Amino acid sequence: MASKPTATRASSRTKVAAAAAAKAPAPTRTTRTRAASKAPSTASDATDPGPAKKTTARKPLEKRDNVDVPAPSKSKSKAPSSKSLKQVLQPDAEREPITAYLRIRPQLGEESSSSPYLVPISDTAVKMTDPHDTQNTRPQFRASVASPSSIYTFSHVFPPNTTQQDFFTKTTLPLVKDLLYGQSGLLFTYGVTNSGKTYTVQGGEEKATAGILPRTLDIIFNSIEGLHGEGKYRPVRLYGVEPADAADSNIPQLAPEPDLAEVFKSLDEDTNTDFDADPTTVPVDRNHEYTVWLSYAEVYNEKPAPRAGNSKALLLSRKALTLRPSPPSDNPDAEVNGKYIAGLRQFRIHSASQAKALVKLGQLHRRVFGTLANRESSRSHGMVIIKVVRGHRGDRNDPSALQVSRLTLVDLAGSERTKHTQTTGERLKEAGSINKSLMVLGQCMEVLRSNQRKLAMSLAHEGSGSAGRMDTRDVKRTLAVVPFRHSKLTECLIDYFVGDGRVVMIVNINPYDTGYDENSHVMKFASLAKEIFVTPVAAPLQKAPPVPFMPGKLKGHKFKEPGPLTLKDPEIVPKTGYRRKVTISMGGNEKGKQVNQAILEVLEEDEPHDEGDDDDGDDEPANPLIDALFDEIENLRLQLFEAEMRSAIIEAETREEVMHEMEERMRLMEQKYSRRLMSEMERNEMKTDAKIDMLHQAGLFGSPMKVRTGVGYDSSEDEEEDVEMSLIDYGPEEDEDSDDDMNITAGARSRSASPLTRKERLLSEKQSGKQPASTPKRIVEKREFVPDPAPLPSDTEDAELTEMEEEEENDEEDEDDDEDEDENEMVEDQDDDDDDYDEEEEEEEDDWVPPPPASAKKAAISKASSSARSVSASTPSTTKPKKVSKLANGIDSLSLKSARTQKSPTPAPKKKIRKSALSDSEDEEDVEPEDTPVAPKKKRQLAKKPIMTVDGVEAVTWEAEKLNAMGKKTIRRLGN
Ligand SMILES: Nc1ncnc2c1ncn2[C@@H]1O[C@H](COP(=O)(O)OP(=O)(O)OP(=O)(O)O)[C@@H](O)[C@H]1O
Repeated sequence: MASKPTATRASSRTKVAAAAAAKAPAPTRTTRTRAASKAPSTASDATDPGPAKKTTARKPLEKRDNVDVPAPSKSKSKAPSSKSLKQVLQPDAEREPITAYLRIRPQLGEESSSSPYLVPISDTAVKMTDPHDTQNTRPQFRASVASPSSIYTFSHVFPPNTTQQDFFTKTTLPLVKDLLYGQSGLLFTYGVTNSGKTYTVQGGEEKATAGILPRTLDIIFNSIEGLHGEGKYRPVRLYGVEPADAADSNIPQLAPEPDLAEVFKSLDEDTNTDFDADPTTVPVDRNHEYTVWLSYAEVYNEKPAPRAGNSKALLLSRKALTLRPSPPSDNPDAEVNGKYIAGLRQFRIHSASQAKALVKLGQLHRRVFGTLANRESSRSHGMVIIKVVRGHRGDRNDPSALQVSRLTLVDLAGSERTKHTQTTGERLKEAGSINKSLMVLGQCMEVLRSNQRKLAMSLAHEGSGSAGRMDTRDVKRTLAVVPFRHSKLTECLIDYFVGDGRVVMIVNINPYDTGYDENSHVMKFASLAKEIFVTPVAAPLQKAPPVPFMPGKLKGHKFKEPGPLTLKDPEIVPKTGYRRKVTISMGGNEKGKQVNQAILEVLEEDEPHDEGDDDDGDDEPANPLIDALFDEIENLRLQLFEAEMRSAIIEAETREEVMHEMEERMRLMEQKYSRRLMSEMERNEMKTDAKIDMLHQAGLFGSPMKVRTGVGYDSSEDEEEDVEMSLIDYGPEEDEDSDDDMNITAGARSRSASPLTRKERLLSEKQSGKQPASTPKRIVEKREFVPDPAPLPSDTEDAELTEMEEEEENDEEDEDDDEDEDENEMVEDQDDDDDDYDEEEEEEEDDWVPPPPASAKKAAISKASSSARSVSASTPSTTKPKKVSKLANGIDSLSLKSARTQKSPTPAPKKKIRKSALSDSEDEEDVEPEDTPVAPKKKRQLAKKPIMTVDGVEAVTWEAEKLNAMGKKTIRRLGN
C-alpha cells in the first residue's frame, strides 16, 4: 500500500508534465527562454536549405574575424540575410496575437436609425460607413474626425442573430478548457455603453440567454463533477498556494441587517440560477482533483462625491484595495511578475449556482455603486476571477504537485470617451476620468506592440556591427516602459500581457448607436490589440515546501483568519472615508412582485498607503518625480483632447456655416443669370424681328414692300408692325434722351431706336412744320467727316448726280475699282447699319483700300490706265469725301422724301440711292404707295427691277471697265 502512492506520485508527475506538454500548446517559460536564446541562430539557420549547407554556413560564423579564410560565396551571401518584419511578426508555436471577436448587437426597437452603419462583409470583416456622410463628402467638409468608410477585420465577426450558446462555444469555451488543463486566460469585453457588454458577460433574463460567465461556471462544475478536491490548499496571490481553513468554504453571510436582508432575499428569489444552465461538459484529466475559487473585484476610478449623511441608512462599506507584486518565488521562471489584489476575498465554490449567487452579489454591489454615481450604466470595470487549483489525486498533500490557473473575465465600463464631445469642462473631465483605465490600456497596447516589433526585428536581423547580431539585452534596454502602473486595471492584468496566458478581446458594437466616432475609436483599439502577441503558457507547478496547517499563520506572516462577509467589519470599514446615500431596489420587474427598497449609506475609503515592505520585488522604480510627470502628461493629454474636440466642433460649425452661405449665394447667382439670359433672349428675338422687318421693308428679304405698296396693302398691318417695333424696349427714356444726348455712342444709339421710330418722329415733325429736333447721331457722325456739306439735292439731282458719278467712274478708270468697292461696302453697311455700326467701321470705311476684283480684270487693264490710276491715287482726298458726302446727304434727302410720302417706312434710304445709282432706269414710283403725292421727278422702276447684289455690281463694273477700255463711254444701257 505504501508503494502505491509513490508509484502514483511518480506517474502523476509524469502525467502532469506530459499533460502540460500535450495540452498546453506552448512550452513552459523555461523552455521559452531557451528557445528565445536559440532564436538568433535559428533565424540564421532558417536561411539554409539543408543540413549540408548548415555546416558550411557555420564555418564563417566561427571564423568571423579571420579574413584569410574566405567563406564559401554562397553561404557568405546568405549569412547577413534577415526576415522581414511581417515574417517575424507571424504567430508561431510559442506566441499568438490577442484574439479579437466582434459581436454586433441586434436592433432593439428604440433606435431611431433604421439602417445600421456597420455591416458584416465576411466572417472576419465588417464595413463601417459614416451614416452622416451619405454623399461621401470630402474630409475637409465633414464634421466627423473619423474616416467616412473603413473595413475592419477580426478573428471572427458575430452577426446580430448569434445565440449566446454559439457565441460562448466559439469565444470562451477554449479558455475554459485551458483553465481546466492548467493554463490561465483573460477575456474582456470592450465597447461603448449600451453595446451589449453586460449582456455578453452576464446574459439576459430569458431562457437560453445566459452569458459567458454563468456558462463558464456551469461548464466548470459539469466537467469536474466527482473530481472535487478536499480543499486543503487555497490559492494566494497569482500562482501561490497555502493551506486553507474551514472559513474559506463558508457560504458568505450576505447581510445581517434586516432591511438589506430583505433586499438580498428577493435577490435570492430572483436568482433561480439553474433554470438556464449550460449542460456542456469538457473532458478533463480524471487523475486530478479540482477546487474552484471565485472572487469579484471592481476597478472604480471615480472621485468620491460630497458627503451625504443619513443616520437611518444602512451602512455598506467598500474599501479600496491595493495591488501588490507577485513574489518571484511563486513563479521563478517568469521574466516579469504580475500583481495581485491584496485583500481581495475569495470563496471556495462547490456548485455553479453558488458561484452565480456570489457573482450576483458582486454585481449588486457594482449596481449600488453605479447608482450611487447617478448613472444608468456600469461605470466601473467588473472583474470576476475564477481560480482552479488542480492537484493529483494520488498526492493530495504535496503542494509542489499543485497548479493554479486563472480565468479573468472583465466587463469593462462603457468606452464612451467621446460620448460627451458636445460638452466640455466638467463632464468631459468626468468622462476622461472614468475612462482613464481604458486610455491607459490603449497606451499599454501601443507600447507593447512597438516593443515587440523592435525586439522581433533585432532577433531577425543578423550581423549588425562587428559583434554580430545585436544582443537582446541591449535591445531590451532601448524598449519603452509600458505604462501598466498608470491604471489599476492594467496593473491587475499586467501578467497576461507579458505572457501568462491566452487573451481574448470581445468588441461589442451597436450599429444603430449614434456614436459613430466612438465606435470608430473602439474599432481602432481592436485593430491595435490584434497586433499584440501574447505567450500562452501553462501555469507553473508549485514548488513551495509543504507548510503545516496553521490557521492564521503562513510562512511566519501574521495571517488574518477570513471570516464571513460582514458589512461592519472593523477591518473593512475604515474610520475615515466618504459617505454617500443610495437607495437600491429589487424586484418589481414582473407583475405582482413586490418592490424591495433599501437605503444604504455607502462608505468608501481610498486605497491605503503602501507599507514600506509592500513593494518588495516591485521592479518598477517608485520615483515620485516620475509619477508626478506621468500625472502631468495625463492632465495635458486631457486638456489636449478637450481642446481638440472644441476646435473640431468649431471647425465643423464654421464649415457648415460657410457651406450654407455659399449655397445661398450660388442660388442667387443662378437666379440672376437665368433672368438675364431670358431677357437677353427676348431682346435678341426682338432684334431679329426688327432686322427681318427692316429687310422686308428694304425689299431684300421677300417683298413685303410690294405687298404693302400693292393693291391689298393694309395700313393697319403697317401700324401693327410699327407697334411691334416700338416694343423693342431699350429703356423708355433712352429714346428721348438719346436725341439730345450727343455723347451717346453710335453703337448705343443704333441699338436704342429703330429706324421706324425715327422715321415716324421725323414725319410727325415734318407734318407739324417743325424742323427735326435732332438727327440721329449715326447720321450726324457720318456728316462729321464730310469736309464740305453740300445742300441737300433733290431726287432728280440726286439721280443725275449718281449718273454723273457713274459716268465719272467709268471715265476715271483708276478710281473705278475703289468706287465700286466703296459702293458695295456702303450697301453692305446699310444692311448692318442699325446693329453694328460703330466708329471703327467708319474709319475702316474711310481708309479701306479695296482689293482688285479679279486677276482677269487686271490683265485686261492697259498700261495707260494703270498709270492714270497711279496718278489719281495720289490725289484721292479731293474726290472721295465729296462722294461720301453726297451719299450721306442723299440719305437725309431720302429720309425727308420718305417723310413726305408717309407710307413708305423705308429704313435704308442709302440703299435706295445706291440702287438708283446702280440701275438708272428703275422706276421709283413703284416703290411709293399709290396714294402718296409724289413730286414730279425722273421715273425709276426700282421695285420692278431685280435687286442688284454685290456680285452683280461687280460684274457690271467689270463689264463697264471692259467697255471703257475698249473706248466706249456709254454704260447706262449695260444695266438693262
Ligand atoms: N445580443 C443581444 N441580443 C439581445 N439584446 C441585447 C444583445 N446585446 C445587448 N442587448 C440588450 O441591449 C441593452 C444594452 O446592453 P448592455 O446593458 O449589455 O450594454 P452595455 O454595453 O453593458 O452597457 P453599459 O456599458 O452601459 O453597461 C440591454 O437591454 C440588453 O439586454
